[in-house]
Amino acid sequence: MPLRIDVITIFPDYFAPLQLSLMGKAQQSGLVTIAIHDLREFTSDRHRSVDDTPYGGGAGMVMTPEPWGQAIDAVVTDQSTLIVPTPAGKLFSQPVAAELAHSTHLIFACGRYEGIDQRVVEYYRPRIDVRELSIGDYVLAGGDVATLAMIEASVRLVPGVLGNPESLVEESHQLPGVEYPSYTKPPTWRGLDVPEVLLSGHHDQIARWRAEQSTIRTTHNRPDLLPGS
Ligand SMILES: Nc1cc(-c2ccc3ccn(Cc4ccccc4)c3c2)n[nH]1
Repeated sequence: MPLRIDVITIFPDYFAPLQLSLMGKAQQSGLVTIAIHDLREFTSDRHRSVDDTPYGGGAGMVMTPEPWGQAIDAVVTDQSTLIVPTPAGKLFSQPVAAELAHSTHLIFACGRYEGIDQRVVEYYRPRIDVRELSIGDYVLAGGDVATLAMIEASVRLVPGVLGNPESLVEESHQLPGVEYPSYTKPPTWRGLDVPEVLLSGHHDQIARWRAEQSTIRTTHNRPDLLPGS
């Protein structure tokens, strides 16, 4: 059963990159189908408007619920998961990507302005799985880039998409923490040598060195990922 993804956005062109590289191949392989929908196709006024002023005052505009209701109704099934990127959401992570990779149907609602009228989430929550997700503690101008990131992170985990599942196995056995540093040819580059141990062929020493490097890097860059932190 291929994974189907429907993206609803006012900037369909943001998703052209999904036709390239790994994501493009995943679609050609039939493992994943991705459809992009322009929210403005679901408006009914002459100006194809999608936003209005916020109740309660405040800066900016809010996206009106009706075009979203029309657009989501056009693609939703009882198997759908509705994903709404938002700075206020739960944090997207590798475990969440793995969950999404095993879904049947994902609908991404890419908001803009100050976000989408909350009643859209409220309306679908009793009907289907709805997930408000953030990709990190920084504010983007809309949900499109967040959606691209979540699609890429999830689709690469769909069985069969990655050429060498080996890299997924290594990734999944990753010690808590960050990756060790990687090197390739040439053995010396601008006077800098590849760490000797990596050229030694001693696989147990290499594994030990990589584990040490991972710990050093995690301690320096991401102490929050250290065990017991
Ligand atoms: N991790 C993450 C997600 C987002 C995100 C997602 C969807 C939207 C829709 C509109 N905006 C802009 C916005 C600016 C300020 C306050 C609220 C919304 C969005 C930002 N930013 N950062």
